Amino acid sequence: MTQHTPVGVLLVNLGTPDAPTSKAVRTYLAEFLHDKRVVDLSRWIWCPVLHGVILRVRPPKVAKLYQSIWTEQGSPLLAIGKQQQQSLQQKLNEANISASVELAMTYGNPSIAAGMQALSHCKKVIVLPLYPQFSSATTASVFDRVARFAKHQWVLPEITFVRDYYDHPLYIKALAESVKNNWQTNGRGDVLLMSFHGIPKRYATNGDPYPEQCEITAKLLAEALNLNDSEWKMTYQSIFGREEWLSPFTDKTMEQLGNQGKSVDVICPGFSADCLETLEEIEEENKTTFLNAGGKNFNYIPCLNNDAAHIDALFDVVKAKLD
Ligand SMILES: C=CC1=C(C)c2cc3[nH]c(cc4nc(cc5[nH]c(cc1n2)c(C)c5CCC(=O)O)C(CCC(=O)O)=C4C)c(C)c3C=C
Ligand SMILES: [Fe+2]
Ligand SMILES: [Fe+2]
Repeated sequence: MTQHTPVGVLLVNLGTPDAPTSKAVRTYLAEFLHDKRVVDLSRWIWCPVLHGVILRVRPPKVAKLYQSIWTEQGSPLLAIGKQQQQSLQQKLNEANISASVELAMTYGNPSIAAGMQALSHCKKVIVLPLYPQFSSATTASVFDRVARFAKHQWVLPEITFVRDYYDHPLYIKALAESVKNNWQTNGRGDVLLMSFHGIPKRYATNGDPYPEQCEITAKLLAEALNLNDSEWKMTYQSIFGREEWLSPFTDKTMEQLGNQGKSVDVICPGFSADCLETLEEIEEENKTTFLNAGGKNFNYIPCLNNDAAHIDALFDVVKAKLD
């Protein structure tokens, strides 16, 4: 039953296919890769490449990768998102804050329009993109979709956006606790590798603050763990297309560390939930690269997901927007 609370919270993550099939992946990629925030090339150049090559070749390949991480609850990104929604709702209830939390995805389902509609009884809506570091390719796309929804409404709530939380003390604390807990259970490697999703270098040159924010997150986490410079590295993963992306690359660094016979702990601080890019690309592909190169021990530290410390951080981010 809909609760008529004065405040709504819309948690938003990237999106994921409805099923691990070629057809569903094609539908998802078509929506995602048509967004100019994600690929900003002229449509005259991009659409022939997208329709003629990418949407024919990529879906069957990527569907197989999704099959390797799919769960009984569906795509990990969506299943974890639902847990985060429930936990944040519970935390707000416990704090006697009358607010309704909805989960939405920028691409695919549940859509931002459906989430905003479900919160249409609210006087105020706090939109919280689940990206700690701002990027035009991710956070700004959420803003675009909310604005697109608003364009068709007679009545609007007060809408507040969270731009980023890359240096929020509770976010850094949650990451540090997660690493320490993992070390206690699995032992500690020689190097902590912090891998962030990449973007084309040109986006950063044009003013996207994403790399600076990633660097600050990484430094704050290293400081919280008392690591010296030789004990940690930050890299960028998930390169797509032919132009130059942010570096150093995760896979190349993994190969170098493997060549040196090191053991490595890997964390992906920019992902608030485990997904294809962490569970398949890091925990499967990069692990293989590292071990094949001669690496000793590979330990993947899961994303903050539904950790209590993560929900505490999200709660604090929301609370700051309530006053
Ligand atoms: C085409 C360019 C891409 C940019 C720029 C980009 C930026 C970016 N993405 C995330 C987070 C996620 N990306 C995910 C999947 C994914 N990303 C791209 C491309 C770009 N991302 C593609 C084509 C895909 C789909 C898979 C594939 O075909 O390889 C996901 C995982 C979704 C899931 O279902 O699990 C996330 C999360 C960030 C944070 C970011 C820039 C900061
Ligand atoms: Fe097109
Ligand atoms: Fe991506």
